[in-house]
Amino acid sequence: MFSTAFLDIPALAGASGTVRLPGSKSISNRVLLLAALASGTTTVHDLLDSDDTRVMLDALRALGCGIDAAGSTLRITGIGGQLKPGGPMLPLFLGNAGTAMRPLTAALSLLGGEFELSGVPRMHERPIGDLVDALTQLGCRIDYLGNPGYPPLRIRPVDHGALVLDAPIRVRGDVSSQFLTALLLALPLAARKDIVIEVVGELISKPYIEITLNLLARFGIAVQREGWERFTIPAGSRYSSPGDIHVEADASSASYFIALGAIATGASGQDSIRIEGVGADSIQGDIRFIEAARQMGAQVDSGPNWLDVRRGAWPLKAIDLDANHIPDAAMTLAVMALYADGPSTLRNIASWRVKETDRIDAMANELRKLGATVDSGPDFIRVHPLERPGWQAASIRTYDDHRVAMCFSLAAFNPAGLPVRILEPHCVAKTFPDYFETLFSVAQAPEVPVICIDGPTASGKGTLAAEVARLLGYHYLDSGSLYRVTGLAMRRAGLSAEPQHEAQIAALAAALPLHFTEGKVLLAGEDVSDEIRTEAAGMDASRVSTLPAVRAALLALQQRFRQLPGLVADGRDMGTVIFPDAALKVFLTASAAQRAERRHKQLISKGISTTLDSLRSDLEARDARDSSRSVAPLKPAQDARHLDNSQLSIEQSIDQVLNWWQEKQPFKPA
Ligand SMILES: Nc1ncnc2c1ncn2[C@@H]1O[C@H](COP(=O)(O)OP(=O)(O)OP(=O)(O)O)[C@@H](O)[C@H]1O
Ligand SMILES: Nc1ccn([C@@H]2O[C@H](COP(=O)(O)O)[C@@H](O)[C@H]2O)c(=O)n1
Repeated sequence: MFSTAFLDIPALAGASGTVRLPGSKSISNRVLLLAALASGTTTVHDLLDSDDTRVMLDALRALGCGIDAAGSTLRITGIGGQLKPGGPMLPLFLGNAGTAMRPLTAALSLLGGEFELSGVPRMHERPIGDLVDALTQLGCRIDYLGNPGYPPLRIRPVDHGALVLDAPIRVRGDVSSQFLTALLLALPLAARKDIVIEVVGELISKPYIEITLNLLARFGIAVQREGWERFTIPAGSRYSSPGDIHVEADASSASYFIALGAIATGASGQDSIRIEGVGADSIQGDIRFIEAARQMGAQVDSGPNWLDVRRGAWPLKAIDLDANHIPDAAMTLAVMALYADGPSTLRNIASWRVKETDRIDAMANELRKLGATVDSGPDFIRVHPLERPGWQAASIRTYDDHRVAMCFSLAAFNPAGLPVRILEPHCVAKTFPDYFETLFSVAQAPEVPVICIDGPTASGKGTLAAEVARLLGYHYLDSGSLYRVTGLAMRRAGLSAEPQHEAQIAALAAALPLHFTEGKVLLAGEDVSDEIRTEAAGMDASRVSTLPAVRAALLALQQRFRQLPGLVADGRDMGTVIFPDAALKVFLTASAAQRAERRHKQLISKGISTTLDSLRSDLEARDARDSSRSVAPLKPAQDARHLDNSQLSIEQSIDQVLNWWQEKQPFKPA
């Protein structure tokens, strides 16, 4: 996951390949609650691992469920519909997870304990009054701890004998379908008699109710339905675990990759995006996004648990759609509309206004930043397409809303070749923590940005480059480590850095079984991180690096590090030879005295004893060899910015490089 303050997505030109998507949030949290209420153990496969499922799991653990996780499989032992009596009041924090807050409010009101449910500030602005009213009719005891109609809530125990089950429970269906879902999931706890729920107003997001009914049936509860107005939970209903249950991949998350297939062509101009884990026969309502995508021109094939999407009509065809049945996925259509042949209108989407943020306003604001003309009203949005000259580079605000972040990544396919900046990209953790990594695994960029930091020994290149990479969410290449490992491999093979061994050393370099993982350097699985950091290893590296065949052997390996979203590379010839087209080249220097002193401190702190004088003469010898060799000598690239950090702190050097980088970006401040 990208934990950076922002993520710059370079202009993307194509996409093709296979993605496997995380489990559905809606199914995951429903299954978790049902498994928790059932008796026995349920093994849940392919569960979504995200912020919203984590808060649900924390709550269920606090209620006394046994939870055992191994990879994407989780075993949950339920409480059999009953809490241990006499427990203390339980405070439960539910973040911004509506799929946890609403059903838990209903279930906990009937379970008999005392609870306080709260969430992030936005959760305290998301209405829950209609659900609380319905539960209160039944006799449940729920108090508002803040504003009436909104969390946080205090729930008190209730005697099941006192529940009013004779009259139908009336609940509004036109604000959020989660209220009805919450009642359907929880009321079997009280089904001494038939319990009837009547929906007041036109029920929105009906497909989510289908998921609820489908999963209740998997857990042994056969709800009777009369249209979308009346639901009966039969007397004597009891949750029974199905044993094993598989969570489909998230159909709402699939929408970004369906859109990707519709917008982008592959490198060969004809490849597709294959999505694994969900097919057109999914039980999730958002799978009907496929119909809308087809209407806009996408070619979608499907089979058991897979989809295959490729570009059909281009530009996409504008649509006018009642999107009430796909409220979450429809946000993706609003960005696809930028690539259409006329204005597209999404109607009947008032529920967008009470989601993670006011999504109608959020989408309209951010689409306008890209240059689009957008009209919006209480329950609709109309997006006009953008012509090539109209596109603007924009910093997209994400409003702590995962879907805003994900759908705006598609703007990186703009024909103007502009990058897109996504602010606070970590908000995708709500449902799809690795969204951007997954996108980058199939996307192609004409130009992946590179920042090169070259300079002499111990000038601080590695420290600076690693930190700049971390702050930008870029990959990092420590090219010196490749020469150091080659030097080590040479020693172990009994060779020396002489011309007569050049071909053999180059062959070793070309086939290094090298892995970089969690800051460690592994050679054929052995951790050699410390061994290659000694001054002797530095000298060996400096010697092998003079051999032209060795440098040639390592060229392609270094260039393969250039991957989305970008790379920071440090070494001696990053800007001159390996990445001559890099967008920013920095030549970092410091006085020999300063560098020797820094290296001395560095080695002493690692418990390696050495003297300042020997270090200084070693590094000067190394610099002399690196600068005077015939191939790729150490020297500033013609277009490099010079940074002497003798008098600068590490933070000042980082700020300087980030400022130079920002100067090159086309984004206006957010
Ligand atoms: N601006 C700075 N001020 C003070 N110390 C610094 C500065 N930059 C780096 N250092 C320190 O100098 C030491 C050497 O830095 P680093 O290992 O990053 O250098 P390098 O140029 O990558 O070295 P090498 O060429 O051997 O790979 C580290 O201990 C680091 O913390
Ligand atoms: N691009 C590079 C990087 C390094 N070298 C040589 O390797 C030696 C070790 O590098 P460190 O950055 O880890 O100190 C260095 O002295 C160079 O001789 C290189 O040639 N090109």
